[in-house]
Amino acid sequence: MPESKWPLLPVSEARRIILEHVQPLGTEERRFEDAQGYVLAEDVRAREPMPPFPASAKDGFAVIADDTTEWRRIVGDQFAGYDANLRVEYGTAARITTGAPVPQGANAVIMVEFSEVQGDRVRFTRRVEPGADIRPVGQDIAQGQVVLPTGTRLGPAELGLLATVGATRITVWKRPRIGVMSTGDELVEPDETPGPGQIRDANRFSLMAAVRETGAEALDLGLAPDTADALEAFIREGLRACDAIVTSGGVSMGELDLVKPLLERMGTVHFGRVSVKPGKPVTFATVDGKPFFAMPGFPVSSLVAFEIFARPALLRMAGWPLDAVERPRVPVVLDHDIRHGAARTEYQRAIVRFDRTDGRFHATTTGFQGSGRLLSMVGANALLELPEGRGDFHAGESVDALLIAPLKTE
Ligand SMILES: Nc1nc2c(c(=O)[nH]1)N[C@H]1C(S)=C(S)[C@@H](COP(=O)(O)OP(=O)(O)OC[C@H]3O[C@@H](n4cnc5c(N)ncnc54)[C@H](O)[C@@H]3O)O[C@H]1N2
Ligand code: MOO
Repeated sequence: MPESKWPLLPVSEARRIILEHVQPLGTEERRFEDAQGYVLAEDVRAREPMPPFPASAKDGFAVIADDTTEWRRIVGDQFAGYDANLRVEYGTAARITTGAPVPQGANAVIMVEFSEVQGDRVRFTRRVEPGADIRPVGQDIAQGQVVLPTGTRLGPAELGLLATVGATRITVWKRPRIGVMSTGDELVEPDETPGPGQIRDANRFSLMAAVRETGAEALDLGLAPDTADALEAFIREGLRACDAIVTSGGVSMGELDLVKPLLERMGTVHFGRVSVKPGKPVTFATVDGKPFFAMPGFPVSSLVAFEIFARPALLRMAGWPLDAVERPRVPVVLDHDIRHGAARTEYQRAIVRFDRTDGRFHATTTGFQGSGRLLSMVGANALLELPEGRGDFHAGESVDALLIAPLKTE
């Protein structure tokens, strides 16, 4: 009986090998507005404190806290955005708005709700402590503070902080460009009507979307036919334009499963099989120094294998710190029995929700877990990790779940 020549590696070993062979691509300077989703490659410091001056936190009056004068004279208006050069003394107050610099002499702000104005006089229905409703210099950001350390992924709050500290040009890790290709003569484009024995290509589109979800750029390398020469030409073309390649199909034992032998000729195959379900024939190579992820053809196998093996690598290439590339892992209680073969580590697609009554996460699978049934991925927010070495699981048992999308709430 023909046997695959490729040893079956444990999942952890395969992932370790991949992460050993990928590194961040290099850095570039970008305008901060164009850096959303990028990872900082430098510490960003605040040159000035925030707030840069003692600022009012409320609309009202700047006062001296222990002033006991009943009717105080209003010395002027200090609105936000300029310095009115006012001075507050005993017996006086200055009108002030939120965000305005607190005038000299004042040490507290009283909200307008607690004031009564008559002409140029004001009295207050409430006393305040010194410092009330004044944001001291540096309350939010100290001068010289590292506000964003290297390795930070830039999202909404981070872009706002870069703007705040005036870091308009920053050094970030380059975003990887990932080529995605489907292989298989049975495949046609989504707008075509499949002929006898043909099906529409799904994987190129799901894998490009999965690539984009990591923040990387996805390049469509098309549908490669099942001949070694044509496939090689497609791959060479892809390698010229991309930092890494993701393919699907053609990695198992069929006569036309050409990808592994071709990769052996073109570069180094680091592994050709993993003890994982779905995704057993997943293959990882380097060609011209570039990572090459060859996913199995079944649509679920390709997406799950991408999630487990390619995604951490793509994040690493984009500059994510090694300890940040994994999905959150939480223990979940199974709401029903699950059949599981002991031979491979299995990743079952599931919906995980938090149950307020027992304070635990609960998991329900998305139904039939066939490698071709993409519907088992639809709506799933978790992959249940069923370890190799033991069989079926029972309702009420706890297993680890990798969270791949937001949790359901109930
Ligand atoms: N004799 C053996 N046969 C198979 C083994 C094995 O160990 N021995 N492994 C099985 C496992 S596990 C998997 S997973 C598949 C993976 O095979 P390939 O990577 O070679 O994939 P293909 O044969 O090309 O396709 C499998 C299946 O998926 C469909 N497909 C392929 N590409 C696409 C696409 N882009 N969009 C939608 N559907 C696609 C294809 O038509 C096949 O039905 O091998 C088992 N076989
Ligand atoms: O590993 Mo294959 O992905 O079982 O279907």
